[in-house]
Amino acid sequence: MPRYAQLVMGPAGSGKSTYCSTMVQHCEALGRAVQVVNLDPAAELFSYPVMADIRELIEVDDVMEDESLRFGPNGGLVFCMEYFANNFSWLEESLGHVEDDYVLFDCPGQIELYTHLPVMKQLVEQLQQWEFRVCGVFLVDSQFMVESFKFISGILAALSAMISLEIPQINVMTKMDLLSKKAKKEIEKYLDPDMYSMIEDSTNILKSKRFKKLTKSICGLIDDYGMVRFLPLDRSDEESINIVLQHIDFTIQYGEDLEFKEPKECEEDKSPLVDEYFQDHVDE
Ligand SMILES: Nc1nc2c(ncn2[C@@H]2O[C@H](COP(=O)(O)OP(=O)(O)OP(=O)(O)O)[C@@H](O)[C@H]2O)c(=O)[nH]1
Ligand SMILES: [Mg+2]
Repeated sequence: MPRYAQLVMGPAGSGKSTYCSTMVQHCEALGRAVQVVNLDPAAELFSYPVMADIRELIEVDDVMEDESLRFGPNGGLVFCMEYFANNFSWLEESLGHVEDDYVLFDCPGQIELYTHLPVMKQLVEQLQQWEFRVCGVFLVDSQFMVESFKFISGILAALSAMISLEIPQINVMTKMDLLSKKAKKEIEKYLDPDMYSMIEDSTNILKSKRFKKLTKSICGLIDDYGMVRFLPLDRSDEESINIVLQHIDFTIQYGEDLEFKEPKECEEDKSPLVDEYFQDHVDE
């Protein structure tokens, strides 16, 4: 049986941990079992039950306090992630093997992990060896996406994660509940962006010719890939959570090989009902 994984990535504060707890609650309501693994060695609190926590293996504070290493918070995190990459056996033991595993990995927010450091790619390869079908879920904060320049930088971050990890990726714009009605309308054009009209909007205000040319080439590159779209996520709206989940399930083909299971409520009172049914027919 294949196993399923979501690698929840994105810049610091984009809402990764909140996304994981929202998904857990949503899946619980649907009667689906979903587990979460915390992969952020600097995490302090999260509001979901964890199946495994990287801090059991290594913690950023310990690395920073180590006299011989003397790392700051970012160097400390990179050190922790490299240590993790050399100790995947810890993850293998923690994951165990449950039938129809579906695991969310809550990743750290340092963007360099997704753009040029090898650890996330190594993690993906390892998960694939353990028969996981992995979908990248890249989150960006909608608050920072309402202007075209910020949007272009967000889209480039999502694109570089997509290219370096080589897995299907769903990009999600989070915190839509915080936007005003006007801003929501405004952001619609960024969900499925037409980069060429964005070039016109954004380059008009630029004075430097070279900068204009560079912006045009970047927009052209994004458009050539044609793979960067965003799904809006409003955590207060079940329908929007469901749409995101359906897109992810579709990319990893979740549900195709699932065995039929009796719904929980029915299991308890199944036997009396079935017994009664047969009893009635025997009596006839
Ligand atoms: N209103 C609203 N707030 C959100 C949402 N998602 C996250 N937040 C808030 O944004 C802040 C950061 O959220 P986190 O889930 O911790 O973000 P993160 O990406 O895990 O952050 P790091 O792990 O530090 O990189 C918290 O104060 C959350 O309450 C959302 O959908 N709506
Ligand atoms: Mg977090």
